[in-house]
Amino acid sequence: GPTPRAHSYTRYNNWDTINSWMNSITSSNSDLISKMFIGNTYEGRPMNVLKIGRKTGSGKNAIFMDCGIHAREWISPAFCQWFVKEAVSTYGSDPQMTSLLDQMDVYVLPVINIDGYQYTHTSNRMWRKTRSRKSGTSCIGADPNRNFNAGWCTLGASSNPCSDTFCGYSPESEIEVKNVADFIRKNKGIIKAYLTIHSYSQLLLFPYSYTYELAADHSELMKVAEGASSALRSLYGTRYTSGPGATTIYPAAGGSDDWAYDLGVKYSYTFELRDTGRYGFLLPESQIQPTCEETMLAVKYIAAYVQKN
Ligand SMILES: O=C(O)[C@H](Cc1ccccc1)CC(O)(O)C[N+](=O)[O-]
Ligand SMILES: [Zn+2]
Repeated sequence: GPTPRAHSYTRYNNWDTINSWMNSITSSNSDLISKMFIGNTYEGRPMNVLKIGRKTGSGKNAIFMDCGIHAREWISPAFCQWFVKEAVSTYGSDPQMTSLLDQMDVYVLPVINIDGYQYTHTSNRMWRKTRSRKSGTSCIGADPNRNFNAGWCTLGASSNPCSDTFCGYSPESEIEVKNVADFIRKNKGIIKAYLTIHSYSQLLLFPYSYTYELAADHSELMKVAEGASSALRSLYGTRYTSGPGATTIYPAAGGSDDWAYDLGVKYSYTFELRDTGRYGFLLPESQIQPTCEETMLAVKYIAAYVQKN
């Protein structure tokens, strides 16, 4: 059969390539990376979290970052792969990355919605949801970013299984969402920050999206978001807008960031990467490197702040 496609950090890799990359980068960096299985997707693909950090044996605090919750947002998994590469290749030479990985762990889930992501590679490039099936409807999937137990299905979501923002039949009805929520619940004592990577619009969002009420930590979350956005902008001048989801993009319940925040993970952010609509979800591969380089600056800014506070 065809040889699996070679992995590239500046191309959009399909799932088989990402999965084999996860195995190879873990085995070739066993001092810094370990792989943690958190469950299978609806169609039976393995969800693995990469735990990145110096192995000290003692419990370290952690940052959790996920990518690829929405299938068509291809720049998102590309960034998670870029982050892992940057972490292992600059540990020992970049003082901030070295300090971060000595003191904390970063849990990276490169693709949450693997079934949907693969479907965008094989069938429908604009697919968003999971690929779960339910009797009683021929429509497939639910919006995983409406399926978390945070104001579930109260606003900015649909209870119609055929809608792209279908909230699911109950909170965490999507196995991919349940697997992530279970992992974060199990580790909530050490997880100090939750970053979820989407595209597009160039936004740095934080709770809440399920209500117009300001979060208790609004001013601190805003301060950190603005610092991260200006760090990002320093590289190529890319402009991001920071703010609570409800007023900065639109009100929407069931989002992963709101759920993590209400669980007690204070530094909870949703990144909406490039661009602002010229290419949208179809961001050209030529923009993968600059997008990932500028986003690294924002993520490192937040990580450094979390490390100190
Ligand atoms: O609708 C979404 O889930 C995000 C916005 C968002 C972000 C956090 C919590 C609730 C909603 C926007 C996007 O990433 O899906 C881009 N889009 O509108 O397709
Ligand atoms: Zn999204």
